[in-house]
Amino acid sequence: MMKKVREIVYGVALKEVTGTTDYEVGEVVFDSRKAVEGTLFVAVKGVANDGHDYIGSAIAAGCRAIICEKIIDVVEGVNYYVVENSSRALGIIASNFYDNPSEKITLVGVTGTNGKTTTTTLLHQLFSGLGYKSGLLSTVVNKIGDEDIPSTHTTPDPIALNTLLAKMVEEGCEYCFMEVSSHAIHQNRIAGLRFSGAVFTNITHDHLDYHGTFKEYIQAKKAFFDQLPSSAFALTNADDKNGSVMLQNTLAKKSTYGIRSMADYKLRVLENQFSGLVLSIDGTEVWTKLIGDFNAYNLLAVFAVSQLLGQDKIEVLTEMSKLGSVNGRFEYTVSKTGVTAIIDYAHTPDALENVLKTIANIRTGNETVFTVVGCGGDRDKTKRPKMAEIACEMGDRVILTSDNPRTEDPAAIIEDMMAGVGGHNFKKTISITDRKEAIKTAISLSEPGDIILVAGKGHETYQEINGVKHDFDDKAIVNELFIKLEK
Ligand SMILES: CC(=O)N[C@H]1[C@@H](OP(=O)(O)OP(=O)(O)OC[C@H]2O[C@@H](n3ccc(=O)[nH]c3=O)[C@H](O)[C@@H]2O)O[C@H](CO)[C@@H](O)[C@@H]1O[C@H](C)C(=O)N[C@@H](C)C(=O)N[C@H](CCC(=O)O)C(=O)O
Ligand SMILES: Nc1ncnc2c1ncn2[C@@H]1O[C@H](COP(=O)(O)OP(=O)(O)OP(=O)(O)O)[C@@H](O)[C@H]1O
Ligand SMILES: N[C@H](CCC[C@H](N)C(=O)O)C(=O)O
Ligand SMILES: [Mg+2]
Repeated sequence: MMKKVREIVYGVALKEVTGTTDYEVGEVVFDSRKAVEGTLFVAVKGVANDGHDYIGSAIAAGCRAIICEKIIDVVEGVNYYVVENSSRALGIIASNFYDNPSEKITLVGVTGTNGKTTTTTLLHQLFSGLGYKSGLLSTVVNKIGDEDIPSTHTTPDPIALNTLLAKMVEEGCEYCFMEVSSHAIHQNRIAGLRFSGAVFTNITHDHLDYHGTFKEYIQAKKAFFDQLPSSAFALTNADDKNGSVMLQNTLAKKSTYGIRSMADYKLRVLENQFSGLVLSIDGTEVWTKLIGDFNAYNLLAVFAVSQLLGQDKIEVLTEMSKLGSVNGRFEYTVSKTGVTAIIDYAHTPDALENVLKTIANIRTGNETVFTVVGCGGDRDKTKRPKMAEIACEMGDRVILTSDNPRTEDPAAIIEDMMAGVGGHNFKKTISITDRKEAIKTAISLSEPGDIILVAGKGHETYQEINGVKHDFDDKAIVNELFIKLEK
């Protein structure tokens, strides 16, 4: 499919053009290594590199059309289009190139520190249950109807994103529920998309390595709401301290949900047990398999979105009781000997605290709660001592271990975590860098009735060490060790 640059840059202000906008291209790329003749190369400033440094390589590979923020050298026969911000331009260009698929589907974006995967996955399940073919873009998996497509990011890059949206439209999806990460907002991966609605779950400590300060992190999330059109809805969590900030400058129709505060959508938690939650939503009692107060928030957000999208309340509440658990989110398994293991993706202080609070609410009191937890390498270091402190203060025994060390020394990460273990907690804490050994130790120390929380990796099926992803699956390891325990 060849298109004129003139068509693909529609909506992008061109500050300067050298050459012609009638030039035709068959693909848009933002990595010089994919640039060949007939492609349009967009030079983007990134975190580690600047695409402008690779314009020469793109041209050497045959590329004759360059979007950039400044022209460095003019090469004969090459078309240059200068824009103010090339990452923003890339978003708009990607949308145009794929014929603006987000305008042909009801697109709802969910942002927030925790709960994005859960909320979008539940929305996808709900709308499928209501009879709509829907798409999902999430950390765990992307989906077009029931078809799974592997996911590499929480929010894909603009080209991958629009390719997936276009496929959803082509295959008859009416809705798409997508996670919108703060990185994606900041890097303009969502520029050019038309959202029908946006949801804010919560904001707590994470990603300060990237955003610098908590204030900047809040601003990144808010920018998503600032970009919404007046036709969209903007739904926020009224119980979150920063929930109202999201709505300050949005043109969209404002709505709130909450359990403790005044809000448009409210619920009461009637029961919260291992068997699930019993909720009262809008005066109707709903039973669900999902566990924990934080899931009550996710479910309320799901209900509110369904109402803002005009779905029948009774049908929605009936379907909500059929919603299943989400891969790697508070998934539990019980050994034949009666030890419960919970696998959860809690990788922030707030998520860990919520999961341990949920366990505290549903435990009987006689059992020992073991927490096996680590922190990712090459990511926000300030959360390390906080997570260790929460694990110690809220559990009985703690095994500090590795998450995805990436390029860092696993022992050094644990050392950073140890800073949060006060003297009074030394006795309950052990450090074992090998994650499988750590899980094994928790299991061998446990007795019937005890609870083991394995936190941080949830659905992940790998462990990333020095750029290599080794097979590693918390769930599979727990099951394997549980079987050995029975023998
Ligand atoms: C830190 C970060 O977010 N990086 C993302 C970013 O890469 P970048 O722009 O920083 O890349 P860069 O290496 O600096 O290169 C700059 C530009 O030069 C180009 N280049 C580079 C080399 C070359 O030879 N030729 C060339 O043209 C690159 O293609 C790029 O366009 O843009 C890329 C394309 O969109 C992303 O794939 C990449 O994600 C990396 C792999 C990543 O790990 N990201 C994580 C942190 C992330 O995005 N996480 C969030 C979820 C966070 C959460 O849980 O909330 C997500 O949405 O997944
Ligand atoms: N609404 C919520 N509030 C607080 N914690 C939550 C909430 N929902 C889920 N959690 C906790 O956070 C963890 C991550 O949840 P989930 O994967 O849904 O979040 P996410 O926002 O998609 O995370 P990521 O940014 O890594 O994609 C869960 O395993 C659970 O421990
Ligand atoms: N999207 C999050 C996932 C963290 C998951 C945890 N297992 C880790 O590797 O730190 C991030 O990139 O920060
Ligand atoms: Mg997610």
